[in-house]
Amino acid sequence: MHSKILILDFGSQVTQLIARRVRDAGVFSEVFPYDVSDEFVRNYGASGIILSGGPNSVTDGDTPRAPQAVFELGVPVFGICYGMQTMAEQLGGKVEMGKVREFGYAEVRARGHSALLEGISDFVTPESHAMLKVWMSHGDKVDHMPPGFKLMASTPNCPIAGMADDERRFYAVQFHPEVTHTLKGEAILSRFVIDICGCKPDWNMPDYIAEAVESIRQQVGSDEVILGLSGGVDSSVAAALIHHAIGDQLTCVFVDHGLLRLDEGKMVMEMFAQNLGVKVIHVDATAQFMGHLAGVTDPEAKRKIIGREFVEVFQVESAKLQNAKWLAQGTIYPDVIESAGKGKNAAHTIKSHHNVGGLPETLNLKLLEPLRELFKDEVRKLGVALGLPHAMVYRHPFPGPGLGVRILGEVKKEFADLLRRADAIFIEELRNTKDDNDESWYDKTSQAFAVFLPVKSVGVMGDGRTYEYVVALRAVQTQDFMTAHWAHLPHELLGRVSNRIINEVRGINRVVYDISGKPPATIEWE
Ligand SMILES: Nc1ncnc2c1ncn2[C@@H]1O[C@H](COP(=O)(O)OP(=O)(O)OP(=O)(O)O)[C@@H](O)[C@H]1O
Ligand SMILES: O=c1[nH]c(=O)c2[nH+]cn([C@@H]3O[C@H](COP(=O)(O)O)[C@@H](O)[C@H]3O)c2[nH]1
Ligand SMILES: NC(=O)CC[C@H](N)C(=O)O
Ligand SMILES: [Mg+2]
Repeated sequence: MHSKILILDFGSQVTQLIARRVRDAGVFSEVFPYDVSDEFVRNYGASGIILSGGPNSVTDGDTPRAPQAVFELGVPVFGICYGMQTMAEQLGGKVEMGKVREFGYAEVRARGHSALLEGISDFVTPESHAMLKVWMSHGDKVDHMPPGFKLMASTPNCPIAGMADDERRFYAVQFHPEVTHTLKGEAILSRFVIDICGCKPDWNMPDYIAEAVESIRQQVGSDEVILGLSGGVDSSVAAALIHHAIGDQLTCVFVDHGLLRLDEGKMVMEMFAQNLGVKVIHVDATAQFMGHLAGVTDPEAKRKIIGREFVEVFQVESAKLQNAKWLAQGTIYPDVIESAGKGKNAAHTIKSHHNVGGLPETLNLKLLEPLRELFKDEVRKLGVALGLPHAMVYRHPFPGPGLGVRILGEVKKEFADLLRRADAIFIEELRNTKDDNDESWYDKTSQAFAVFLPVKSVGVMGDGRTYEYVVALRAVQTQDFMTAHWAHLPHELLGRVSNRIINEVRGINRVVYDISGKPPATIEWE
């Protein structure tokens, strides 16, 4: 058993980052909603508990509180922002509604000595005060500490910016150690989980593989498993892991809907069937998908059709197997957190359209989701540890509906063929730019692709008039795909891509670059 940290979520935008930082310290941690039961808290087996920030005010009557068991269990507790405020309130202190809101950078004086902040500082003032550079985002503040606590940190605006009860091992700060703007944030969280909670830093990939393999074998027994393989990161890593565990009991279904990237089918079959010896059924469903999409222009209608046809293919293929009892999916931890309720957002809703999650009961398969606990970058590390090539594991994500949402309006084979070639040129040129650190613009962007615009414009090529289609290039940088910046690609690079597309892809005579952020735009155009 790993030691683990329980994070209770009060609805902060950055709760996931707490789990990230704790795992960076080598300790397993999971996020649960703040309103889990006392019994859950007692039985979870946490070595320590962290209470996150949140949008509410504890000064309002009916606002979230931590289960009382949190403070009765005898394990260390760390309250962050709202977590500090509710801790103060629940243990007999007092919180008041702030007159000034404090957002962004602040310098905090570390006062007295507490096991949490001892020896951690960014600079020391001429008066020998140890100072921390932190990020704040709050309106309320703790006015009176509960009995047993001493002052651990303060700012001019917020005299009680940190409090500690070393005896009970309760700590709380008003600032956010989980964001990178708090320079010593990682050191503070690591101090809490390793030194104060006494966790061993034992969360690492080789151990994880051994455990995951064992648990997949136990779950599945001698049943067969089918998995929708897209060639994307998550399903590829899930396939490699499950294959590692149960070999030939796994059958992957790779659906070619005619809306894949150039040579994708070939690449997936070579990688999985030939190199890794995984059973992969390659279903060429181009005619089926294209047939149903003909004449349809509405983006939502297109997504629904594609989702429905995916299920249709899975249904047909699973019925052909002898003993298929499980459907494996590459669900990862952010998917789980997002669908847990509060964090609902557009990205999630959009994703759920094509996801195999909405399978009909008649399919009668149980779900196998071995990546449920992992963040994307952990999934990537796992992929590398399982022997998948770096280039596959570090690919940009590709949406299930594929080029279907990158061809605006009606999807036609002719458009998909043009777009595939333009997209391949863009990606090739991005990969060809290596800087001094051997990083290309492909590595420096989170997602990049071409979009087909079904409008024609006039051009002149070789002294002749052209009247052809437009391609838009999109490249974004993002951590979580919920918000994104457009990438400031060098002009020469954009120029090269534009020239090549117009010269090499007959049918395209104009290339534009998308400079919209998300929000207000989304990453995909449909
Ligand atoms: N062409 C396809 N054939 C079979 N299954 C697919 C296909 N496209 C998508 N899927 C299924 O839908 C799931 C969700 O797709 P999603 O794009 O979110 O993940 P991914 O493709 O595994 O990884 P990535 O985020 O890197 O693209 C996949 O894990 C896969 O099971
Ligand atoms: O598997 C998927 N099925 C979908 O239906 C889907 N729609 C969008 N995306 C991907 O989600 C991220 C955010 O996209 P948007 O900004 O366009 O909502 C981006 O990474 C998109 O590529 C999808 N992925
Ligand atoms: N970021 C937070 O947790 C904010 C807590 C509380 N809503 C406040 O404004 O003080
Ligand atoms: Mg994908």
